Amino acid sequence: MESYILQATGLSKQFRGFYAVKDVNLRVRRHSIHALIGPNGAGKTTCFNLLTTFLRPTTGSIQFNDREISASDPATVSSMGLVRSFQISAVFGQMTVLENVRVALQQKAGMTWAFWRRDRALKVLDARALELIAMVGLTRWLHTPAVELSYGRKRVLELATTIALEPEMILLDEPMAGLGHEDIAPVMEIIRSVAKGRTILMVEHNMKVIAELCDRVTVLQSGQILAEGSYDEVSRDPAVIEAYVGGAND
Ligand SMILES: Nc1ncnc2c1ncn2[C@@H]1O[C@H](COP(=O)(O)OP(=O)(O)OP(=O)(O)O)[C@@H](O)[C@H]1O
Repeated sequence: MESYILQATGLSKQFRGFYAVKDVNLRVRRHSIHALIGPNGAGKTTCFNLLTTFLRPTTGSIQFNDREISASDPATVSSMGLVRSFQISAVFGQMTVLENVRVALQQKAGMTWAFWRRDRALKVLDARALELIAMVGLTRWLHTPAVELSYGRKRVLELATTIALEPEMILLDEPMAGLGHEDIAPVMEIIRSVAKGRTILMVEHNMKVIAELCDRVTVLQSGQILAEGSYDEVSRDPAVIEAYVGGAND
């Protein structure tokens, strides 16, 4: 098995003559937690959109499990096991926590709603749903409509619906954004348990979270890779410090 699950080579994206991402070579090791960081406007979101094929690259290739995906549509990529969380809300407000996870499991199984409404089918599904809900710590809110959950709990519910799709690799877009201070440590624990046997690539601004969670960090600046290494290595790199200080960022 190839040790890199995702490899982008010579990846560029041009918007009307301007390079948002330029000649990026990114390799993500299987079963690692990898962070993509950089000051505002560095190209992180564009990079994410390219990797999940929400955007087509101007040039370059993207291989997921050794298969070229840059010309595939996002639904195909997701069915191949590369799934993105936290960008498009996958949570239905009027449905309860349990119902939301059930629907995600049903989507994965590709079964019709009529099938799943049969009691026996639902019971099988519920066992897995309860497991996933426990994993993200939402068992107490099983029958609570998602709309009534706190922001932090909505986000972990979204994570549960993402894991229901059994992805091999998850792209997390700023998992800590908007969370209260008290939610950070529990969400970090959840990400750590979700990462077991999976690969995670995340864009995140909270450096403490990156330092604690991530095995490897890639720093982008002006659409290009400025540095890559462990958190300790990149955080000591003068070019990285200059990029952040120069941009008066964080
Ligand atoms: N659709 C677009 N059309 C034109 N320019 C774009 C488009 N999307 C992004 N850009 C530009 O590309 C650059 C990189 O943007 P991007 O959103 O990828 O950066 P980022 O690192 O995610 O920034 P932030 O941390 O602020 O979210 C920015 O200068 C942005 O203005």
